[in-house]
Amino acid sequence: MSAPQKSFLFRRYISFLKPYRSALLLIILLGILQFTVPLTVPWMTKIMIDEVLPQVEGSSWTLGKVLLILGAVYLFGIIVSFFRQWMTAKMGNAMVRDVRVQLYSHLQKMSQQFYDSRQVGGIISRVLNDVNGAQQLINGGVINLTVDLFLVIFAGFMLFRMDWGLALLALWLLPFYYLTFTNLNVRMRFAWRSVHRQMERISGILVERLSGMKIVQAFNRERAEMERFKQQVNAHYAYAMSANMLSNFLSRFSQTFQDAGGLIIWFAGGTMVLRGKLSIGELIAFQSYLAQLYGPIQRFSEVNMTIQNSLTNVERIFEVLDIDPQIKNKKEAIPFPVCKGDIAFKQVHFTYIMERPEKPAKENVNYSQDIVPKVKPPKRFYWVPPRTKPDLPPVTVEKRKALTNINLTVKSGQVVALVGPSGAGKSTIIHLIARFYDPDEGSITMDGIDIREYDLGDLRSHIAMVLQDNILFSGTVFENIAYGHPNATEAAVYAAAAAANAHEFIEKWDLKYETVIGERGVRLSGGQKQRIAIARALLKDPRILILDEATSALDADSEHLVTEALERLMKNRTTFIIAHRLATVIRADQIIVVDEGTIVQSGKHEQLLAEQGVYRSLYEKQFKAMRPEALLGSL
Ligand SMILES: Nc1ncnc2c1ncn2[C@@H]1O[C@H](COP(=O)(O)OP(=O)(O)OP(=O)(O)O)[C@@H](O)[C@H]1O
Repeated sequence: MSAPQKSFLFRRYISFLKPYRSALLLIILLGILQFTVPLTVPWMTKIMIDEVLPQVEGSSWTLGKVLLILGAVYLFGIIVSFFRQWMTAKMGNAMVRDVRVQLYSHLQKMSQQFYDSRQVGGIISRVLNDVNGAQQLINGGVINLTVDLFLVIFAGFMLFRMDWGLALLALWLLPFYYLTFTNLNVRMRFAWRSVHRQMERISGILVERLSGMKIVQAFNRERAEMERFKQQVNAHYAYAMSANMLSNFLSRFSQTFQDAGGLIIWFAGGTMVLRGKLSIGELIAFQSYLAQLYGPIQRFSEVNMTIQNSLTNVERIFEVLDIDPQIKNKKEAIPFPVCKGDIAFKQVHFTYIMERPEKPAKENVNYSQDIVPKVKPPKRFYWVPPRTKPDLPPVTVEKRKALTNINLTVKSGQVVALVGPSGAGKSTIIHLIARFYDPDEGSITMDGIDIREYDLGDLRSHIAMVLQDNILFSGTVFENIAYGHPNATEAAVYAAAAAANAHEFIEKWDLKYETVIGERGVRLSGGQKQRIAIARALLKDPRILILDEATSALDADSEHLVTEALERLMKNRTTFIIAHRLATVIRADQIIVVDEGTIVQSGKHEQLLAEQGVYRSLYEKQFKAMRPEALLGSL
């Protein structure tokens, strides 16, 4: 734990407020103006009781006059409150919007390794729950504390001015309150960390299970999933209750000190009154200033729960913002506007690195990946509020070597078929080309220059991918095809769809290109999805094409249409294709046979078939079994 972190965290968060500095000042000013009402009303009441109602001779006050002033004061209070609340909401929401934008923009820069190690739901929980929680720091009465601080200073000053001996007597309990606060608060903060981490786990499982509901239902796992969910939310409940309990204790301690302070003053001040050393009026005034001093302290104890809760949300936002994207532009990145399409791998080695939540140190029989272990502060007495940097949940790092010494030279316009058994490393090779990961050793060059030297955006602008499980987003077919090229003309989109053999089936739909597809719309068949993905890639018109051929068999017609579309797409581009069909393999300029992370053979079909190697056995087991009509159709 490093010392300056807590204030640093708060200061960093507050820095999001910078653009709204003047609004914040105005809110505080309006807060001070709001005091006009509680200050004026008792005074007007006194005038009413002492002068108006007894109809004191010579008084210039009349009932109408007093009511008019009171009415004006109330109206002023209403207007000030309205604007204050409006400004607070405006500032809070604007700030939350800015934090979310920054977080999302950062998430888009994160490398695949970041996503490999995390559940999508967990990340969503940071962008939604934690940012919402962080907003409470602004909304939850925290701004009022600034105003309250003025009140405390004013009341403290008045108490000491009236009778410093009595003031000391009233306030000697405050250091005890401070120490209670310091020690309970750190526990509360840790308790909130457990709450938020558990929420992240819930969110992770929830998103996974909701998107895989078909499997849950098909395997009759509803009851078991319900149990798991209940355990998760029960753990969340228990952590939230313990955070609330600590906060409750703290508030009650503050109340106890306040009541005790009042009692002490009644006793000491009362004795002084009895002995004639203090007037009754002075004692009453002293008590009311004391109440003004304790009031904000009590309010702070109540708001503190929100503050600690929100600060742990803020921590979690910065946890993400502080992760440096691993794949990023070099400072002097080379622009790469035109790409020829020559690619070479030189002695490339690659290892996947995965971070997994670590099991608690003590072997806990009840340990489950669904429930985060409770986090607690180190057991000791705290004289000052500790500035804790949140300990990140412990992780174990798993490494899996996926590629060893890959050497490969591909000339512009060539088609390279990657073949090999499952898990051999074919997908890993194509991921490296698009810089989803960087090699541990060796280099990948494009047009003779290491791809890490290029501007990442420029590099990826030359690459298009059509994968097995093509992701289409909620939106119209048109938007999906034009995803990489949002300004594409209608004619260009239609042409891409036609070349991808998709135009015909799209035209059959009532809304044609305006049909909504994806999660909220029409579900597409495997073949249709692929053809739309091909159209999307065609429209991008890339120099380099990365294809992962579908393993799942399409019916003969669809397969023919997809193959035809792919061939149009591959024309005049450097293509890497993870091939599962003999037709593709035979046509390739180079066949690369990958096995256990290394290239074991390379060459043309006949040449490889003649060798006694992995290719031959793959051919025997996989390719030969292909339907002859599909093969003929695509040749
Ligand atoms: N994101 C990842 N994190 C960790 N390990 C991974 C990751 N992706 C793949 N691997 C591992 O790397 C190895 C190579 O996987 P890869 O996906 O490249 O194989 P593949 O040849 O494409 O297999 P398939 O034909 O079954 O898709 C495998 O052992 C796999 O378990």
